[in-house]
Amino acid sequence: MAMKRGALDTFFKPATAKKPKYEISEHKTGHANYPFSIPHLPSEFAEQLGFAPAEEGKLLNDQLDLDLVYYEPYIPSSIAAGLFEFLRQELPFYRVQYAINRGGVQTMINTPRFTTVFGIDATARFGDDGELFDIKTGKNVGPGRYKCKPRPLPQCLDMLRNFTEGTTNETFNFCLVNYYADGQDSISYHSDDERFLGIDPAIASFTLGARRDFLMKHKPIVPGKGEVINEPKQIKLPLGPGDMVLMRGKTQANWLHSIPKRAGVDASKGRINITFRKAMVKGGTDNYYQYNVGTGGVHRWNAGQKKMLPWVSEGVATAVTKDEIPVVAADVAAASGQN
Ligand SMILES: O=C(O)CCC(=O)C(=O)O
Ligand SMILES: [Fe+2]
Repeated sequence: MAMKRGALDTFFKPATAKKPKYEISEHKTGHANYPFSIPHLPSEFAEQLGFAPAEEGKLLNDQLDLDLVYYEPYIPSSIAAGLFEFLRQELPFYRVQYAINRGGVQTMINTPRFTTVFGIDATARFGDDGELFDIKTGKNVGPGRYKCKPRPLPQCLDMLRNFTEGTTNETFNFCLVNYYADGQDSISYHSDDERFLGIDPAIASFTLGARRDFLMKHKPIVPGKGEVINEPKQIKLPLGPGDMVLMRGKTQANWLHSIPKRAGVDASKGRINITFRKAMVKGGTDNYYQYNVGTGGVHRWNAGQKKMLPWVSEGVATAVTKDEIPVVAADVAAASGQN
């Protein structure tokens, strides 16, 4: 049987990089503390976000201390794949390392995923030119207030923050982004119950890209004398592209959550997680930048090689030959941790 010529052409066509699923905006957000400027949200995505949430949120509050709203999905499916590609391509990412003291022994922890962060705690705000002002005095915040270099949310994430605030009736001043390159990237069981978030914080958590299981379990319960406790059950939410989980009320104080590693290393199946949070005090800002930007180099998605690569600014790149690209410290450190 004869095959149509068109079909054969398609069959033998060499694999070329797929056309991106978005139209890049000519407008960008710049800031002195960004390694490179970040394009505004493509107008098509902004329009479609007007239809969010795509599905009504379901209440998950039938277990002890649990208070979740699960949007499956929140982001319209028409733009979920494009928004994933856009953010992976346009945001700066980091592979943070930090030292911990484990029983008197200094150990290096390699964060097992890419991270990035934008925002400032409630004691300060960014001015129109990116400078920082104290909320109370209205005065320019001098150097030395923060150990880190805070930077505002780029317009593209600020748009999503605005829609999320409207839906949830909460306000947020921080945006943390995780990129799980494959099944080996993870986040171990923890709760986001830092004091700098205040009591019973609300956290909105988005998934884009690959589906990954989000596990939750109650913190250990110490029963009182003669008390019988109905052990809360573990929860598994198979978070897919566009989904959003709002964690609120007593959830952080009493439950742990994680994205476990999973078998099958598929480098083409990256996942982005975006969380919006509200840090009340200065310590929150230093903490978030320390653990999500750190002191190492920037990484950026390379569409040709389909992976995150160490990024060097163009000014520096001319002086650095290909063979001299700095070694990522993560490759050198002996110990590897979960966080
Ligand atoms: O990737 C996720 O869904 C969870 C991320 C998370 O728990 C965190 O960043 O604190
Ligand atoms: Fe978390």
